[in-house]
Amino acid sequence: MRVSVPATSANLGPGFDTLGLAIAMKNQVVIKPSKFHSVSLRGEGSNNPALKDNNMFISIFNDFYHNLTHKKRNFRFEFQNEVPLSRGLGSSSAVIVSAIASAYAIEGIKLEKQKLLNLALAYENHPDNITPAVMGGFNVATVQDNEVRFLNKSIPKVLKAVVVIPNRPISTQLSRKALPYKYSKEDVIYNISHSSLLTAAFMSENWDMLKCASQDMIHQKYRMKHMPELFDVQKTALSNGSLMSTLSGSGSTLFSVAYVDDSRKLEKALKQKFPHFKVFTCDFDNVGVRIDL
Ligand SMILES: Nc1ncnc2c1ncn2[C@@H]1O[C@H](COP(=O)(O)OP(=O)(O)O)[C@@H](O)[C@H]1O
Ligand SMILES: N[C@@H](CCOP(=O)(O)O)C(=O)O
Repeated sequence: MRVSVPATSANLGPGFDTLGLAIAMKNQVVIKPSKFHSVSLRGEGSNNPALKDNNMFISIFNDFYHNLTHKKRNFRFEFQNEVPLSRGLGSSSAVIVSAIASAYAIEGIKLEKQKLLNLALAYENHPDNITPAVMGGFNVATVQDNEVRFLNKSIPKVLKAVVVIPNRPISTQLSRKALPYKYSKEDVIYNISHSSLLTAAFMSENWDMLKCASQDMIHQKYRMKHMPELFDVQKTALSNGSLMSTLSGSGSTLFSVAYVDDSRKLEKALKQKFPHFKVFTCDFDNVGVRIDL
């Protein structure tokens, strides 16, 4: 059985803990029944011994598998990861979503996407990464009565994602601690209005509104000051054809959206100016988590 799940970019500027979309970079795992437990790891994280010995995917998978079947069985897990760890591209939600989906699928137990979202919430209590990881596309999501409520829209092929991935990770947990405890009424109103406008822009495919609508007052500046080069990345992107350029999740990646025709020029400008960072262009993902039995 093969399960794949896309990377995600959360917040999209003003939509803190609310907006997110899926990018066509994926983590994939092949799981086979086996006499002994074994793990192989390729791609992102493969040089991290902790991911072999104490792997979050395997512990979530085992918990669900045991609760569902009351059986103890050994498996071989073959991971092929494209999502870098702690770079704001939703590596932890990719793991949570794919581990839960795998535990159900390997026993042939049907799991609706809505239930998968609600189960994932126990591990990541903001829905802006788990929703696009499950559904693909652009998503606006909230949590009410312990359930994820969301609306979702495919992102058309005329747009590309251009990402700048710094060589330094930022842990989501620590990055959340860097935020103020209280905000002024002006900042809150600013973010509500921009986040609403950004949602309307994605839903109505009004791409020229993205630059204005993606402005934020409540998290980016506090987080980016710990890696000040990110302000320069953002400025460079916006002056080289980017339609919007925002801190991806809690960072450290800077995420931009561009028309296909502008994306090459944008990627080139970013590569030239930030040669020590990884820069690349990719499609959006409109499918979300995928299971091939
Ligand atoms: N491929 C993976 N396999 C196992 N655990 C992973 C993997 N990717 C991420 N993790 C776990 O998630 C943590 C990173 O979570 P977080 O700081 O929220 O980063 P991100 O912004 O990428 O979601 C890692 O320290 C690790 O525990
Ligand atoms: N809304 C969250 C999103 C965290 O995303 P991640 O990809 O950095 O885990 C936040 O901004 O903290």
